[in-house]
Amino acid sequence: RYHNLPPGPKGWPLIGTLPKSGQSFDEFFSELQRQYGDIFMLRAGSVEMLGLTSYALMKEAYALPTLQGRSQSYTTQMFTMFTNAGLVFSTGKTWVNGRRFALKHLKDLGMGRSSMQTIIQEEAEVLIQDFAKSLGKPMQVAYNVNVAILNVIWRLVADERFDVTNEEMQALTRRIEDNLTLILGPMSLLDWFPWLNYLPGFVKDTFFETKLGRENMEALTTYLKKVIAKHQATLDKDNIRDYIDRYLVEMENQKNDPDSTFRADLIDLTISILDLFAAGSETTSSTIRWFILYMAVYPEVQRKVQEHIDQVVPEDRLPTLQDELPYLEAVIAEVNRCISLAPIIVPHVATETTQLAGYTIPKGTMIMGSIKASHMDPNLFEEPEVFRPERFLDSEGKFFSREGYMPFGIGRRQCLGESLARMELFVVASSVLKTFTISAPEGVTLNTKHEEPNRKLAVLNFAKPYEVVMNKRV
Ligand code: HEM
Repeated sequence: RYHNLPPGPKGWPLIGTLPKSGQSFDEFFSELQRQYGDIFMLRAGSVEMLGLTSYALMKEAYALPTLQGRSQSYTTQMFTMFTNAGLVFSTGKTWVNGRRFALKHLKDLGMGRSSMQTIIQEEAEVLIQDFAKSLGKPMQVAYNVNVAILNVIWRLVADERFDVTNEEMQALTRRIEDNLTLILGPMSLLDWFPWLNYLPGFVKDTFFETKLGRENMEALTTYLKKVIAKHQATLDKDNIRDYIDRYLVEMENQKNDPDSTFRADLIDLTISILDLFAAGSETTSSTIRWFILYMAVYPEVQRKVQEHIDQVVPEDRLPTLQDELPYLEAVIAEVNRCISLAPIIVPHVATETTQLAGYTIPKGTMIMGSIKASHMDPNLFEEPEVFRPERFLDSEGKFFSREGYMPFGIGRRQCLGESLARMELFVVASSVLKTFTISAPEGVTLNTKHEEPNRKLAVLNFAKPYEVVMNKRV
């Protein structure tokens, strides 16, 4: 129906063009980029998909108001319990209102502000004490990191924190990781071939792992509903404690508005706080795990960060955001670039037919921008395969963010928690390196590449499991 579509493979009848088995979307996209350039269109099953692999094109595309929808596909909507609610996977008015509310109230509660520092420092200290229990011994940097990071956002959202060894919380964060892995497995066939959704439930449960996904969602939402019920029972409008309280008050204020997206059945609140729980913990925790691995693999970089910390931070306290540590900032940015934690931006959808770079993008097209392609673009990052933090420093040694650096996405749906994540990464990374020297266990050579033969693909580039030794610095 359209004449001016971007170039791309014709694909097989019915099947279209799909990634090869075991191939991640960013690998698939770099293959297509080599054939068709930085903008291409393909059909995966019955889904029309636009691939973008250059920073300039992503900058243009993600600024357009008509490219901000989210998919109604099985895997996307599973995360909303098929309600289009919440922050990450919602579309239209629900997303606009939810995002505005979340940005305003998380900021009022301290996100991105210096008051947040105390909370992050407290959690960093607890984590350090936990690491110290395994001093000098090989240890896996495990789900204690997830709980410490979860605590930061959870104190804003629900005014509570957990012990880093809390097994219930560790298990819940693992369920999120599981679902982010499940959706690139057989379950993704339900997205590409929507007619499969009409199969009986037990068939889907068996062949497409929908049961596991549902059980994970049920466990997470059951926990969150209990938290919300506790808030409802103790709500005091003169003493508002957290994000949940603020949402309940807003819901009450809008109760007579038939267009309100603050739904009385509490599903929007449940999914919104699940989104903050998941997006606010899994991402930053994984990045910290990667950071620790990189420091073990690049001891000379680690030493240089520690020298800077020693010059700037007094011996008797942990680093704060006020301490100027540009080399550390450069190391964190370079880790973010090399890992591309979210290799592909969470898929957007064209809500209207849109013109982009001289091409027509039909309504309903899924928009898939590759953060990894930008981070690995040799025109933007010389020798992109090389881990070189100095590329983020100017001639005076000051940190600067380079064109093409986009770990948090770009445009209107850019990560809502970026300011919080950056604070967390700085405080936790600097506190860990001030306290410990990290190394590979004796006789082990660590590397930063994924080499497990049966590696499962996930939407986020999780760090592979590894062991390091932490020794107290004297
Ligand atoms: C290193 C840490 C993090 C990384 C790399 C990261 C990355 C991203 C990316 C790539 C997106 C998709 C943007 C898009 O769809 O256009 C996103 C969205 C989002 N992030 Fe993060 N994120 C991180 C931490 C956080 C934290 C700490 C929070 C908690 C407040 C958070 C909350 C969100 C939310 C709610 C969205 C959905 C925004 C929307 O759809 O409007 N993220 N993030």
